[in-house]
Amino acid sequence: MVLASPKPHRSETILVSDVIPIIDLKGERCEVIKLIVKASEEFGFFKVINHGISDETIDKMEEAGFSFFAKPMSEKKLSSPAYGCKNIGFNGDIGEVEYLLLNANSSSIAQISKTISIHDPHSNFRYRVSEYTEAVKEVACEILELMAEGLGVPDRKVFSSLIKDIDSDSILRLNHYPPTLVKDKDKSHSNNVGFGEHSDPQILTVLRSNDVSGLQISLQHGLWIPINPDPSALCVNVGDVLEVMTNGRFVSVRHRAMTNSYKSRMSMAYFGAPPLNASIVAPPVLVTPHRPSLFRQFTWADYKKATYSLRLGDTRIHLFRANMS
Ligand SMILES: C=C1C[C@]23C[C@@]1(O)CC[C@H]2[C@@]12CC[C@H](O)[C@@](C)(C(=O)O1)[C@H]2[C@@H]3C(=O)O
Ligand SMILES: O=C(O)CCC(=O)C(=O)O
Ligand SMILES: [Fe+2]
Repeated sequence: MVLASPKPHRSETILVSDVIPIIDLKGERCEVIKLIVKASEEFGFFKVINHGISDETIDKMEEAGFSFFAKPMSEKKLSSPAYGCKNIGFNGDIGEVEYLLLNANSSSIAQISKTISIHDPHSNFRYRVSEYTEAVKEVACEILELMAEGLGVPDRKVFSSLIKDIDSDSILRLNHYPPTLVKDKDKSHSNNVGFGEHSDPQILTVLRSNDVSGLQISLQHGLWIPINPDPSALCVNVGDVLEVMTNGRFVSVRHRAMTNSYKSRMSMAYFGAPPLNASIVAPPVLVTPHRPSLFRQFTWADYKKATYSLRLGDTRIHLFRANMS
């Protein structure tokens, strides 16, 4: 473990080296595939560098996000229901976060101007979202194809084709965590939860954040491992649907985001999802007599319905286990 700072500020988290691997996407192909498969099996999380998205595309998206969140609340609320503050989902979950939740398929992005830019005629928000989403989708597809190859699945597009589908239900989420400095000295060590513990329901999440820590993962119940922020990297995680489609080989790991006392944090998460009517089933090569199917067949619409009827921290994947009626 490497201490980044020998004398951290009282309320700073001590930075230790990343537990999850950092994978160079421009590295030797076979090696990259092996590392991605291993990380997805062991941690469900990894970072990628040299991902090919230009600094400009990322910076402009971030800039557009920050300027949106800097608007007065009355103006931001005009973008509801895409805009939300503190309330997460529909079942009473709350966090120290404000966010924009946008459909990320091309035809939906075309609609964003009607809900967001209309309130700011000079904003090129729609263009930034579209450019960033297209770029991050490409990275997600590349990773999913490397995963399929690494798992020995003959059709290497088996996962990526779902998020490339014109009817894909993918989402782009911008989360803004304002600083939460507690004035009361006694409470200065309290850790504020920005976005509570959960797993991501979709296929694959690709998350980028500014240079402020907050993301933590849970590989063991109750033990939280911080993921160091790295604005030049993308943090990738396996979603529930990919756990099902790999017949449990890859793991969808629970994670959460904490707020920082002094600095604003913004994360931009792309959730690659299938079309609503897509069947979620592992390819035959991943189902063997030795490893029978762990899950019953269902559609993304079934899974989404279950997700939205539950709380953020509820586990839902077990509802789809093969032995459940
Ligand atoms: C409380 C909820 C918010 C959420 C839908 C849910 O009912 C349970 C899962 C939540 C989550 C977590 C990952 C993503 O941020 C998200 C968009 C998703 O697909 O599932 C959120 C949902 C949300 O905020 O609407
Ligand atoms: O902001 C983060 O780092 C995590 C957010 C997250 O997990 C989510 O939006 O699903
Ligand atoms: Fe998440």
